[in-house]
Amino acid sequence: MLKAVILIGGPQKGTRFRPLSFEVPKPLFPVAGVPMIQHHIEACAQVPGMQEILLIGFYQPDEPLTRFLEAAQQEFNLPIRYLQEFAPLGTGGGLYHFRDQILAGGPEAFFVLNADVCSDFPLSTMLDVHRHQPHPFLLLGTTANRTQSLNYGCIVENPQTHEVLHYVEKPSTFVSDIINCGIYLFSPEALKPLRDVFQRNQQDGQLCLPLGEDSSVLWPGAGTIRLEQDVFSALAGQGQIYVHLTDGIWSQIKSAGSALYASRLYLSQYQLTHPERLAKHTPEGPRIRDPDVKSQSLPSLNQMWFGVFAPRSSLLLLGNVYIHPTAKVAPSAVLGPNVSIGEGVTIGEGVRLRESIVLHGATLQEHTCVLHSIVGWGSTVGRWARVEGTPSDPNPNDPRAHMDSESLFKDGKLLPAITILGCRVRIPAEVLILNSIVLPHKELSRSFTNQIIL
Ligand SMILES: Nc1nc2c(ncn2[C@@H]2O[C@H](COP(=O)(O)OP(=O)(O)O[C@H]3O[C@H](CO)[C@@H](O)[C@H](O)[C@@H]3O)[C@@H](O)[C@H]2O)c(=O)[nH]1
Repeated sequence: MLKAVILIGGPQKGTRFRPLSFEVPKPLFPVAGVPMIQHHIEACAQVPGMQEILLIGFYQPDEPLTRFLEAAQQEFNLPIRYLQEFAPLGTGGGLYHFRDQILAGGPEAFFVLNADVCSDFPLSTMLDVHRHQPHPFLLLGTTANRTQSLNYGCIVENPQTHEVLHYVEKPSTFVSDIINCGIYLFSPEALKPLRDVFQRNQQDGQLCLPLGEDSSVLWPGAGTIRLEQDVFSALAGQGQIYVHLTDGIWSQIKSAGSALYASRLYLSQYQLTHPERLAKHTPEGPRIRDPDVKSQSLPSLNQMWFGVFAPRSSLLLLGNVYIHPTAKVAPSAVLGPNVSIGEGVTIGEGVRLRESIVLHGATLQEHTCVLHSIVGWGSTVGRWARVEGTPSDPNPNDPRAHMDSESLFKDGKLLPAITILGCRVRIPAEVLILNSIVLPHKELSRSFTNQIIL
């Protein structure tokens, strides 16, 4: 019997995700048409013997989270519960605090997944590796280039045995090009070192108490455990931690730009895992062209952008596109590649939409052009307006490159990035919004370039 824990963090986390995290908790932000953590849950539910999935975090169990849990339980026919930490306990504190719930029923092992990663989650392979040679900790690792490796946990392995010999969390100088994916398989024994850290923290905290304070009271900081520094770094080289290397898809989801990139990865994976989620060609429905196939006659630039010069009776789709069944899309729109259209969205005639996410209830009026952008819930983009961002994808010439999720600013200036319209933003007709972030409920009256509109 197996379990899975998803670490979803809380409202103080995900600040790089603003303004999108104002509306829904970041783990529920839709990536490729479904909430970010639904991808995790789907992967866990497919592992034979999965008994229960626990979400651990410090969000208030508000309505969107509760509704999501109820729907997910029904869909996957598994108990999926939310366990709320009384305070942020770090990546390991919640695992120790809720150890009884995790170990209830005697699981053979449990997966631990960071919520803010996108992956093909090779969980069954990890389970095979674990069963072949059980150890307390099995980490999923991938490779990164030297510069980017500094943003992750870095792993030095024994290449023959795959034992983790050395682990440094976000080092300041190069340590290894193998990085921690934030996807683990732990055996029940893994909780013992967490207990040791907890007890050590408790003792250290008591030593710091002012004279006369009641030392039997639990020191509040004792509950915080950093899985990476307190456990992986401390236990590396002692035969307890192993790494399984993957070359499958993997990316962090820290910023809105990385959500767009993750959406592309998941949409391309849908071809294998969920073909039914991709909008398809039917005789009376959308026409699809693969943007990579040169021999096909692609539409002209004007057709691509405006779709008005060659009126069509069916929608033109380029590459992978997700369209929620309740969305209304005009037949002369041109969508894709990498487009996700949410529930109740309206897309007008002649709209051109690529590399973008359009969220629940938004409206793109006739002939708008939206590129490399996220259009927030209930926002409206007026006729002939152009909303455009700059892609911030990993370097395509470096197979080990990942997304840069660095700061939005450099030298006090907003770096060019995707354009984000917060919820219920109104963009008037015939304006240009370029490389900008528009906060929720703004009604713009003119064009903006490279600005955060507060
Ligand atoms: N329940 C809970 N979850 C938390 C807490 N703090 C963080 N998390 C969750 O734990 C995950 C890791 O969060 P961060 O602390 O922001 O770490 P990171 O910068 O993403 O780095 C981690 O992930 C990388 C891979 O994406 C790793 O490379 C790195 O080593 C580390 O594990 C996220 O899913 C986050 O929501 C907490 O106090 N409580």
